Amino acid sequence: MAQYTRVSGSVGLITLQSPPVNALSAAVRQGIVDSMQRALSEPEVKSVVICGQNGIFSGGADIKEFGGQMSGPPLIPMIHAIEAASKPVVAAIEGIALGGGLELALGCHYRIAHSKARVGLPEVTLGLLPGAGGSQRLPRLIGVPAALDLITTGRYVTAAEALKFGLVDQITDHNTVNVAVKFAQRVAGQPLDARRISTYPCLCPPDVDVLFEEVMQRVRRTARGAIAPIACVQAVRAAATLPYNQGMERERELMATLFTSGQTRALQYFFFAQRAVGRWSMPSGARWDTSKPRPVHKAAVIGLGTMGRGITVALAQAGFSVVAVETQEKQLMEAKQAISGMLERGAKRRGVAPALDKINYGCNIQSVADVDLVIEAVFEDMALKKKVFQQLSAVCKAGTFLCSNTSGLDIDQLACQTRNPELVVGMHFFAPAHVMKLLEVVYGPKSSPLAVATAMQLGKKIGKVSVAVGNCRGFVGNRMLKPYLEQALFLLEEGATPEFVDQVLEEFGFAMGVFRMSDLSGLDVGWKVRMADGLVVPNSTTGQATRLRQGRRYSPLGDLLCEQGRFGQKTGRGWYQYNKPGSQVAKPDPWLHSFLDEYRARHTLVARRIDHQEVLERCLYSMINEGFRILEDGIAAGPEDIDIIYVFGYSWPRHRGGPMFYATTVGLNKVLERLEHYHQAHPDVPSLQPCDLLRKLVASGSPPIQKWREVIKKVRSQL
Ligand SMILES: CCCCCC/C=C/CC(=O)SCCNC(=O)CCNC(=O)[C@H](O)C(C)(C)COP(=O)(O)OP(=O)(O)OC[C@H]1O[C@@H](n2cnc3c(N)ncnc32)[C@H](O)[C@@H]1OP(=O)(O)O
Repeated sequence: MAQYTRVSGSVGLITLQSPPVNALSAAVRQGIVDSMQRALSEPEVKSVVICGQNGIFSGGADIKEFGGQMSGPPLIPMIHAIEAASKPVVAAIEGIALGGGLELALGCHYRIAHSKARVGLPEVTLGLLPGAGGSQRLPRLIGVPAALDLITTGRYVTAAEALKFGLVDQITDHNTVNVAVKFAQRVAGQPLDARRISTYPCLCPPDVDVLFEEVMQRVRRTARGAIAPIACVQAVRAAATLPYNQGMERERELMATLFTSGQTRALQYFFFAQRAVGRWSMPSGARWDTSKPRPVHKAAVIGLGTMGRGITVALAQAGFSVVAVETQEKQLMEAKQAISGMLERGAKRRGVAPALDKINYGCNIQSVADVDLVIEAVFEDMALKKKVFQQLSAVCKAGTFLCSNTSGLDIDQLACQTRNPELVVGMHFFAPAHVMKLLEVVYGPKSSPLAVATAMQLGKKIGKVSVAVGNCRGFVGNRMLKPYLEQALFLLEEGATPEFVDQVLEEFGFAMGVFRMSDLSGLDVGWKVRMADGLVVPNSTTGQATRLRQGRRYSPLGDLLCEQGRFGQKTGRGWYQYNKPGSQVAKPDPWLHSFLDEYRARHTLVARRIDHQEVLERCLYSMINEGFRILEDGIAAGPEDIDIIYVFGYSWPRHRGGPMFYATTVGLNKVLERLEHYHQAHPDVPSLQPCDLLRKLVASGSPPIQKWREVIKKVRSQL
């Protein structure tokens, strides 16, 4: 709702009241409409100030209302009425003015912002455009180039930047509402014609067509199939080329298309999923709201390879004191140089001082004796990690949390090496660790809620989206990757090329197809794991047995490439060829095509035509099926955890919501039916066998994703 009061005799003060972010719900909109009518009808009132309670102007339209039946006064006429008012209306912006909140402020005649406020039009991140006149008013106020930047990226700007753009009229360090009230008194009675943004001409640079063309090309390149960024450019173009009323009509049409596209539903789900993963729970019943973290002041990183360096940078940049340890002096010095460079470049980008003095380097593990938390980031080798954990347990002060940056090894085995296994958790970072947003916090059977809560909080403090997951081979992300990679290899055996499979996956929206991604990560990584698992049979080139391992279908293609020294980008050859080792430009490789032909001939495999649908269904549905198994096993508490991991860690297209949400858009019954079909065709591939939870969900009428947890609970209680 909104509260109306009269202040300083002649100013009507409208305070938006809808905690926690004063979203513009139906009740708030009704409150604004009623309050405006009152302010305009009271003769003593000469001007109006709109503000939000608790130091927050508004977080925009109430996202929870989307998708339901809209009630209450619509936003657009409400904002038009404010702009058309005969008395000056001043927006007093504290905290945030986002989306519809900023559009409301743009309908006001003046905007005063606190210096710490942030404003923006993030609608694009929800699959929308600023559809309450924002796409038409903003370019008229701050010009086409700046408006295109803000609207297509959805980025928030500081009050200082907003002032520079001319988006706000004044900023203050004092009480914003008091300053706005005084301002409103001063401008009372002044003519308002020049303050109504909708009447402004849209000033365009001379080369505006070129500008729109360039922006459209960039947006199409980076959108990966998302349609909202494109609609945003089209809406701003309408502002630049059409009179205001026609521009508004175009904005409405584009908004209607977006609303019915399905992408906005996926992105709204994703918005709430990001917040849901913070409310973690463990099968033991431990939860985020009953488990208090312990403060961490000083941390240590053991092993300063690529991952250790990134983790050290992330910690130092967030203000933690870090002890960085490497065994050999030479490697330590190399790491120090690299870390300093990363910190300096990062600081330059953000316009701050580099946090070089936050790090103490050393070769002696004793130097971690007094830290609160250690992150081990040595090679992915269980024997080595066990040794490090034994040492850490002996050296560290009582109560130190011991965390392993492993991408899939058994946390429990590491915990068993220590005196206090309850203080051990996994912290699975993604490379580059100072850039990638995702962190899997892995709890073993002995990990305490305190350790999980502390790791989750540390993740948040260093800017990560942290997801708590259970302990199993590959955790959530890499466990689901396995069937996906496996299907891609089988498709090559059956007649596809790496280029075709990658093209289909990239058209779906992945930043990189599975083969380009493997070339980037290094083919030798998986090879070593398969060798350790006893799956690799060296030089096994012929015979049906080479395509069956441990009773199931196996493709040795990746192993054969590694035997040729083709490790991907780093060796200049992998599934593709590269101009030189380290180059990132992948080119189809005729050698690889002949190699595949020879391989098929040797194994009497007849290449067949494989279409887009089969690539997508086999790669994605097998991965989704594994996601259902993960839910069934209680490794992830809910589908949101899986979806967040896949979008932030594995470049799953955000506008498709994540693999589990995507399954709902395909239809769970269709996913089940196609898995059954493929499993019948490939009975020696267990990952294609539909899992029980998927069957149960379909049997219970495919409930919406928000209701899955109830079904999961029932399935798990029957186990
Ligand atoms: C046909 C014409 C129709 C016209 C339609 C006009 C359309 C207008 C478009 C919009 O305005 S879309 C909304 C634009 N706004 C946003 O995208 C803002 C999203 N929110 C945020 O970025 C952040 O939440 C925040 C506001 C910066 C606050 O961040 P903070 O880290 O402090 O807290 P959170 O944990 O993120 O949020 C707290 C709590 O509030 C819920 N919430 C936040 N924003 C909204 C919102 N706009 N609507 C509903 N609920 C919102 C959030 O979900 C959290 O609650 P939860 O219970 O923990 O999930």
